Amino acid sequence: MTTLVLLNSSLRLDDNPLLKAPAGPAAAVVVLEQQQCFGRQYGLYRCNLWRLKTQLQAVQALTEALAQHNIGLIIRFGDTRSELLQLAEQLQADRLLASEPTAPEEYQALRALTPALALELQDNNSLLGATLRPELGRLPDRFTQFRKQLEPSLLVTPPQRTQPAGDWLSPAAAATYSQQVILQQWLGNSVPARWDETKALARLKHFIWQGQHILHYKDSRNALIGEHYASFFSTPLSLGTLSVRRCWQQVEQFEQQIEANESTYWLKFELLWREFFRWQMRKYQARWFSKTGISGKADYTKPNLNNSQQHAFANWCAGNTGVPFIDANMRLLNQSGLMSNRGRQNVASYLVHDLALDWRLGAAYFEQRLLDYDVASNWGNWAYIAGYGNSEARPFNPIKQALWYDPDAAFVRQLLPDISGVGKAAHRPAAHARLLPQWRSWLSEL
Ligand SMILES: Cc1cc2nc3c(=O)[nH]c(=O)nc-3n(C[C@H](O)[C@H](O)[C@H](O)COP(=O)(O)OP(=O)(O)OC[C@H]3O[C@@H](n4cnc5c(N)ncnc54)[C@H](O)[C@@H]3O)c2cc1C
Repeated sequence: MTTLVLLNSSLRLDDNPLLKAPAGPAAAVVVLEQQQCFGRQYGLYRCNLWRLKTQLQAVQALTEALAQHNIGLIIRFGDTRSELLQLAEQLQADRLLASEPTAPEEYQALRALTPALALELQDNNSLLGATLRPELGRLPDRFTQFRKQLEPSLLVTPPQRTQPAGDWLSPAAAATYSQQVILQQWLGNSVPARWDETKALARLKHFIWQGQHILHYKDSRNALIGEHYASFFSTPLSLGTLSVRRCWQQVEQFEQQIEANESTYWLKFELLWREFFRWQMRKYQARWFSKTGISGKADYTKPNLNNSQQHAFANWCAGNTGVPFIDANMRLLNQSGLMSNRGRQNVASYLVHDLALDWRLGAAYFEQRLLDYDVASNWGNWAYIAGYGNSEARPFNPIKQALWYDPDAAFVRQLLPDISGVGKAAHRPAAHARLLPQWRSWLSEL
């Protein structure tokens, strides 16, 4: 009998144990889940064409890379469970091997395949896979506790150079089961790939070794725009074109061979934040989508906005709140699919605390727009700032933050060319802009 090997969120050859020879014949598959591509939540699309294309480019690159090893990749689009069951019947498969997800909907889809298929999950996208796997019941709910427990003895499993081997369905045979046409229809020929495996590994090499930007990471990571102030590993990590164990290993090798400083440590510190949210998502599952997050009584009622709130939400999404620092960050997100961590914290706080809107709407809008959308990092960070996750509420003063992180207003002026204010005055909010009363005294600084 055949093994189906599902490569969703592991769209790479490097450090991909799913590609090690499974016992007996095997077929490599990617399923583009219809709900995640075209579904809606709270009236918002869950994805946009840009992220979809980025994902398809990564799938296309993987198809080509696997073909070099005479391995075919079957591409399907639809409901994951139905697609895999149909394929299992066509190929007489009795086993499914897949990367372990974090999202409850993905676990559900995979578990629903049993008993038709024997399911084996491998955690290929976490630092704490295999023997380091934490016990969810005892997982600390505070990051500092989580990190302090881990750090003294953290030996991340080294990444492996995958040498695909085994009895795989060939590219020609895979094509007969594949909806490959999706790639041509949705991608066309014109779009250059941005985050496929080759680009991801090149970025890793450049950020750490060639440019040695890692040496200033702690000082530059709070910048708002630029190419090297932070790693930009998030998109390939979320697509699975980059292995987090490879990132960790490269940082440690750099520390051993070139230099270890606060910045090199801080990159690992941030990767531990990612890790924390992954395990938190697995621990509390659907609770992350409750209005009350992981605190209090679960409340899955949908956000319900009156007219004025709808207006405020639409303005926030479009970058029209009247607070330049917030608007510039939102316009950057809408234009590029990305936003700095500093920007994300501020716009999230503004939606939750200044506009007093349901945090889940902000998380849903980020889900739609972000190129690096990751279910655990996104919903975990949003709940964190709203005070329904792993922290008390964290309101940010957008005026103070603007003055600190964009002192000469170069960032807001770049994104909002109509701004006329000079120097700090460029940060002055419009008369109609909403601000929490406690921030208003800061207006005199502008
Ligand atoms: C409201 C909000 C929503 C967010 N949504 C996402 C999301 O959907 N996907 C996503 O990958 N990150 C998300 N983040 C976390 C963080 O903003 C991004 O990971 C980071 O900005 C990506 O840029 P980078 O790769 O250059 O990060 P770097 O600063 O270079 O950090 C290196 C890596 O560490 C991890 N990391 C850094 N900060 C965080 C963090 N706060 N939480 C979790 N992991 C972190 C990421 O994997 C990142 O690639 C969100 C943060 C906030 C405040």
